[in-house]
Amino acid sequence: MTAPVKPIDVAVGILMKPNGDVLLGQRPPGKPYAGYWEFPGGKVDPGETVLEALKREFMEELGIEVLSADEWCGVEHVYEHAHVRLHFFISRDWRGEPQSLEGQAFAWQGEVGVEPLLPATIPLLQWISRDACSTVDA
Ligand SMILES: Nc1nc2c([nH]c(=O)n2[C@@H]2O[C@H](COP(=O)(O)OP(=O)(O)OP(=O)(O)O)[C@@H](O)[C@H]2O)c(=O)[nH]1
Repeated sequence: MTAPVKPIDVAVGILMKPNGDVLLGQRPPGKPYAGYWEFPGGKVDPGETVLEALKREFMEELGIEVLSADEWCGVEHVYEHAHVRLHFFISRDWRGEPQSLEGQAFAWQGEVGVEPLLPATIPLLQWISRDACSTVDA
């Protein structure tokens, strides 16, 4: 009998400008799904809260200080390389301009799409435009 695999917690941030544009980053070479677009973030380290992980990842990857963020949707996804539990936050309140500190490309995204997106991230763009954590009509 195999024990169920515990999902890996991942903190993911959606920086949102007043006009609704959101920041996407491209996964660098050497990582699973290199070249795919995602919202910035990363795995929660032991002893860290999800919000602490979010702030650390934004500082490490983009040099941005997240001043406040609201926990939003949660998504679980089983990849061939990992079972992840994504904790999405929306932040409209940060200090600094994004810099490519880990060599990754990034883009502010409105209606025009960058591709490909990570599979678990695809529904999020639609959820953002509907401001709801689901695409199922009530
Ligand atoms: N950051 C981020 N990760 C996502 C998104 N969607 C999604 O499925 N993931 C998955 O969540 C996991 C995040 O891990 P990561 O490799 O980016 O984390 P990390 O920066 O801590 O990596 P490291 O192991 O190199 O330190 C990956 O399995 C990735 O495929 C997303 O929109 N943003």
